[in-house]
Amino acid sequence: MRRVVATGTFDLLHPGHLFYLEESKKLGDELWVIVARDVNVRHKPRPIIPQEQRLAMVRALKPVDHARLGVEGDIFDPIREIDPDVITLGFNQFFKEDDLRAALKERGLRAEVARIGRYEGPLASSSQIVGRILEERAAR
Ligand SMILES: Cc1cc2nc3c(=O)[nH]c(=O)nc-3n(C[C@H](O)[C@H](O)[C@H](O)COP(=O)(O)O)c2cc1C
Ligand SMILES: Nc1ncnc2c1ncn2[C@@H]1O[C@H](COP(=O)(O)OP(=O)(O)OP(=O)(O)O)[C@@H](O)[C@H]1O
Repeated sequence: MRRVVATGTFDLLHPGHLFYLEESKKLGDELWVIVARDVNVRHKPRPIIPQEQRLAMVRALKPVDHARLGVEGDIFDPIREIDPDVITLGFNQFFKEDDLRAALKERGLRAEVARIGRYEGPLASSSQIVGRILEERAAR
């Protein structure tokens, strides 16, 4: 059984998220998703949707076998527990593949790292959706 781990914030779901999760699932038999905790989203504005609600929506998606919230502290703790064969990074995730590979190796974790490509489509970005809502509603 080849386990794949995908990660992300998933604030306001869109087809880009579905593409990322479907492509991740293709790399193994079982897809686990680690959803970022609200307090850990510091690289962009705090999520609009609370973490439990983001988790519930991700869990309901077809390619997802297991979904859980990440931890607040050491992000490698859930990886130790799940022990995946592959960790996928989305096209715009700030982690660099080589840095993540080195961090895994340092901790004796065996997962490979794969980067998933971009889904091109209108409004396939949470921040674009928020921007569009603000524009449309402000224009009324
Ligand atoms: C291997 C790995 C493990 C992660 N584990 C956690 C975690 O335990 N808790 C958490 O809040 N975020 C965790 N994250 C980070 C987020 O899920 C997400 O990748 C990060 O916030 C970037 O989010 P974005 O691509 O949605 O902007 C992890 C990321 C990676 C790559
Ligand atoms: N258009 C897309 N194509 C492929 N993967 C995507 C796309 N949009 C998001 N993803 C991936 O889905 C995962 C979760 O993404 P995230 O929650 O950061 O959404 P986002 O739409 O990229 O957010 P933001 O627009 O605020 O940066 C990440 O791995 C990200 O790379």
